Amino acid sequence: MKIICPFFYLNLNDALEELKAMNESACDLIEIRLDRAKAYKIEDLIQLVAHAKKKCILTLRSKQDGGEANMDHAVYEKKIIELFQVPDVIVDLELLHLQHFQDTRFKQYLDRCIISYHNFNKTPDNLNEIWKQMDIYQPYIEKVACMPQSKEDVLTLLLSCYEHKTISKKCAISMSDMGMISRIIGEMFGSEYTFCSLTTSSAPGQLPLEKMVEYLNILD
Ligand SMILES: O=C1C[C@@](O)(C(=O)O)C[C@@H](O)[C@@H]1O
Repeated sequence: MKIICPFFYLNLNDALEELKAMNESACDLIEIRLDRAKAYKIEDLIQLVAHAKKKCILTLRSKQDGGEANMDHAVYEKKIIELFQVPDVIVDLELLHLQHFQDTRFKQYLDRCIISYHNFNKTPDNLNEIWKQMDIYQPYIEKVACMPQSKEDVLTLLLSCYEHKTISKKCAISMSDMGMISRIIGEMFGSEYTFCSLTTSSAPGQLPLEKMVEYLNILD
């Protein structure tokens, strides 16, 4: 299972420091969360990513999906299209917004997109439908992260990933302490990526990187 560590971009200088720690760590990919930044410039992101020794993911997580960026569909779309100017990165695209996109330009970049669905309140009943909605786009990665309200919800989420056949790679996360196990054993259910924290946690239930490495080594 590939390990992704997130950090929040606030300004270029701090981000370069964060990136240094990520470069030296055991993570496989780096997620740069842009939604906490007051502003960012595409030129700065290009410069930042040029210093990365690992693949970077750019994520502008909206309030509706549990992040901090407050914007309507049109503004989100404009900002996401801009992010594709940064070479070689993977861009996280929220299904909720994607379904309202007017511009079709993103289609040429689907092989470097994660399409994501988040639910910070519950694990919905229609997980199969959600995975299928992502299939329409055939992105590089399909990701579903939900909050469990019971242990059954954790299993439901993992099983939905296991049963969902797609050519995209998959990432399934059950959040919070209750769902933490999904981050460790996800691969047995077809989830190829897991998020954990090096310097910052970006969601409930993320394990510290060194613990994750330890657990994954045991399962190996
Ligand atoms: O989508 C995800 C998954 C995540 O929410 C998690 O549960 O680890 C963490 C976010 O940073 C990332 O964008």
